[in-house]
Amino acid sequence: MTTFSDFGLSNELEKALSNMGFEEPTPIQAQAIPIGLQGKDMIGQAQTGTGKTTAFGVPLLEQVSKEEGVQGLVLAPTRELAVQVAEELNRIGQVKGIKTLPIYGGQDINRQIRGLKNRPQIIAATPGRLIDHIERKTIRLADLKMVVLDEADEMLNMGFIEDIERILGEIKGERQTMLFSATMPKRIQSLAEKFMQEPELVKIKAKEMTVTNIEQHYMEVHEKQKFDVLCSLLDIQSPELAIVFGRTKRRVDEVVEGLIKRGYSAEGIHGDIPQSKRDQVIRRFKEQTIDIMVATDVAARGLDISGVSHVYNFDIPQDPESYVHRIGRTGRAGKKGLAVTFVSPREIDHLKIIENVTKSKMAKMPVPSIKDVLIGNQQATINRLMTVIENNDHADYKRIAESLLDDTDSVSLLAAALKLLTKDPDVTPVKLTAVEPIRVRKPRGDRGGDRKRYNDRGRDRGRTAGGGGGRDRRDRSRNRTRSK
Ligand SMILES: Nc1ncnc2c1ncn2[C@@H]1O[C@H](COP(=O)(O)OP(=O)(O)OP(=O)(O)O)[C@@H](O)[C@H]1O
Ligand SMILES: [Mg+2]
Repeated sequence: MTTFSDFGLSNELEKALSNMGFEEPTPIQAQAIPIGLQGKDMIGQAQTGTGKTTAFGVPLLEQVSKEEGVQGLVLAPTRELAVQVAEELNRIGQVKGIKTLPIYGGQDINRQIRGLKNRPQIIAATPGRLIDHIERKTIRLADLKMVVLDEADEMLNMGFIEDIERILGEIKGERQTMLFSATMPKRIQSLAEKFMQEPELVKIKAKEMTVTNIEQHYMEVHEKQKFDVLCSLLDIQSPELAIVFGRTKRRVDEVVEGLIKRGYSAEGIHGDIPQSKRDQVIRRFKEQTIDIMVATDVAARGLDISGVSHVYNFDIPQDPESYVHRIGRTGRAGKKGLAVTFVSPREIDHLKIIENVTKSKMAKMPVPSIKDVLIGNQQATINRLMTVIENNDHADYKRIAESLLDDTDSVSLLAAALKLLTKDPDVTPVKLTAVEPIRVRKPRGDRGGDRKRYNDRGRDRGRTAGGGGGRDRRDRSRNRTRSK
């Protein structure tokens, strides 16, 4: 078995990893760290939640020196992910005195310029804002030695590729390039090789693209039933933390509004929500002040929030990769998770394609009945009751209970208390704007052959769609207009 000491790391990094509670490297770390430390280019692929950040983080942190300027760069597709990567690299790097600065759209650029004065050795950035800094000459990449594209397939996809080319073009000397993701479609992999020199392919083989400790289900529901079914599931399954994915920004807003109307604590995150609010939602979700986060695909990739026990695909994702990443927000670092995907009857073919590409099977789950919800709510009451007893929080009520028992039998009393404590299914009317089902477009003469053709990614980047929302490309144009 490989241990972290086998890598011959500096004492500081070894200590930092043990401080983080990492006892042994995960498979991707065991394979990728030695290759990364040799300075080689690499494409690292391993399932969601299996520690890819540390797999590229350790080679980065070990190879930078404290004295020089910016030497390492991690590019990520969303602002939240850039922040999260910076946090993890700072946690590991601090013992060695290596600083990582997050650079992302929606945050005051002057604050970032001040941060740069602290001479970080590594930058974790979204591409658009990084280009703003390059143009303002506040960041110089000429001496950069190492670049990581986290969520590499997404970064080399349509929306980002020009920015990536532009950024890599800034680096003058030799560079080590490392690409990481849980998914790597073939066409993207060939494209990626253009940016690398004889890359090593480090792929942790698994039968399925999805993680086995995530229980996967689908439920056939009509568009109009979706909201009530979601509420039923929330009542029955009582998730610790849940992420609900919707297809568009409007969808996210409407689901949040509906959930709040029915008494759930939910907030939304998508590309049109101001960054300060997005940060607040993530913070409140992590602290469990809210327990449901409704999101577009902007939250599908990379986010590592412990306690996410359930993922609900309120709308089936556009493509199989998105499915893998969305459900991968649960079942991380060996924990268990549960994912339920709503499929309207006309989307069944699309579901089958997702299953085929990801090589995973979703078990059909029946639509819950009112009775199931009632039983779920009763169980929740019983759990609450038992917790009170376990914690001995009921001592003050014992005398009054005894006196009540003088006149009423114990079963009736307890039954009445249970009834009072149990939530009735909330039927406050909630109406959502209908979303068109995703249909498999069968190219002429090529039944379902080329995934890209049915996979209408263009819509993802559209004005109303959520996928591209909050991506840095658009932030840049907004910033430019504002800065006039
Ligand atoms: N060696 C380790 N031992 C225990 N826990 C670890 C180890 N390495 C990483 N982790 C933890 O596992 C979790 C998932 O790690 P990380 O976010 O890097 O996954 P990932 O592979 O990048 O997933 P995704 O594909 O979703 O981005 C984190 O909470 C991290 O702290
Ligand atoms: Mg990751």
